[in-house]
Amino acid sequence: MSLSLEGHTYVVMGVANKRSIAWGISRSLADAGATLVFTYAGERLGKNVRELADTLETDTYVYPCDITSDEEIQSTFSQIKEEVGTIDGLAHCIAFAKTEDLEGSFVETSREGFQLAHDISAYSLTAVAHALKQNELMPEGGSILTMTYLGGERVVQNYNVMGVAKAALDASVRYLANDLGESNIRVNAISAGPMRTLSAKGISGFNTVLKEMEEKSPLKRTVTQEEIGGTALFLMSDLSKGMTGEILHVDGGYHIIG
Ligand SMILES: CCCCCCc1ccc(Oc2ccc(Oc3cccc(O)n3)cc2)c(O)c1
Repeated sequence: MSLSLEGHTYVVMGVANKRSIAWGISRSLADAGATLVFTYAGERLGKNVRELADTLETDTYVYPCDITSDEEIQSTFSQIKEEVGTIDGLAHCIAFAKTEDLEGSFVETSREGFQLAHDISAYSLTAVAHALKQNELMPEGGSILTMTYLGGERVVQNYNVMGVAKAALDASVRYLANDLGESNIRVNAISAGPMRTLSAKGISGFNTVLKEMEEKSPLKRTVTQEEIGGTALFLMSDLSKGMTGEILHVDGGYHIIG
C-alpha cells in the first residue's frame, strides 16, 4: 500500500484557475508522480489550463471537452485512449447552475434551469463513466472521483437547484459504484467545505456560509485545496481500494453539526 502514483495516469476535468479545487487535486496527484490529462470547456479556459499544466514537474496532456455533448465526450476519450493509453482514474470537478437559480426561492426554479444544472452537474458524471467503459480506458479497473457539497444532503440557503443536482450526483455515485464494481472501477465523492473559488462567486450568501464554517465547524476553520488534494490522492491510490460508493466529507467536521 503506497502513496506513490509513479507510472499512473489520471484525467482531471474542471480546472478553471489556480484556485480551483480541481487544481488542488492536480497538484497532489502530480506531487505523487502521476501523469495528468486535463480536459476543459471553452478556449478561454484552455489557455489557463495549459499555462497551469506547464508549471507541473510531471507529464501532462490537455484536451477540450464540452461535457454537454455526447459526441464530444466520445471523441475526446477515444483520442485520449489513442494518444495517452489507458488511465488509472478520473477526477470529475464539473458543475454549473444559472446565477438566478442560486439565490432566492427554489420553488421558482425554471424547467430549463433545473435541466441545465442536472445535465452539467449530475448527468455528466454518468456520461463520462460510460465513455471510460466504452473506450476501455481502465481495463484493469480504476478510481472515479467527483466533488459534492452538503447542500445536496440538507438545505443550505441559496444553494437551491445545485443542492438538488448534488443529491442526484450523490445517488449517481452509488448506482455507478454498483454497476462498475465488477470491473474493479471504484466511484466515490469528496464533499468539500466552502472555499473561495471562481464558482463560489456565483452563489449569493457565500460569505455568510464561510464565516459560519469558521465559527461552527469542529476545526473552527475552512479547509484548503491541499486538504482536498490529500483526500483525492487517498481515493485515487491503493490505500482506498476497499472503498466505493462513498462520500467523504472534507469540511472540518461541519456536517456533523445540526
Ligand atoms: C450557499 C452555499 C454556500 C456554500 C457553497 C459551496 C460551493 C461552492 C462552489 C460550488 O460549485 C459550484 C459550481 C458551479 C456553480 O454554478 C455557477 C457558478 C458561477 C456562476 C454561475 O452562473 N453558476 C455553483 C457552484 C459548490 O457546488 C458548492
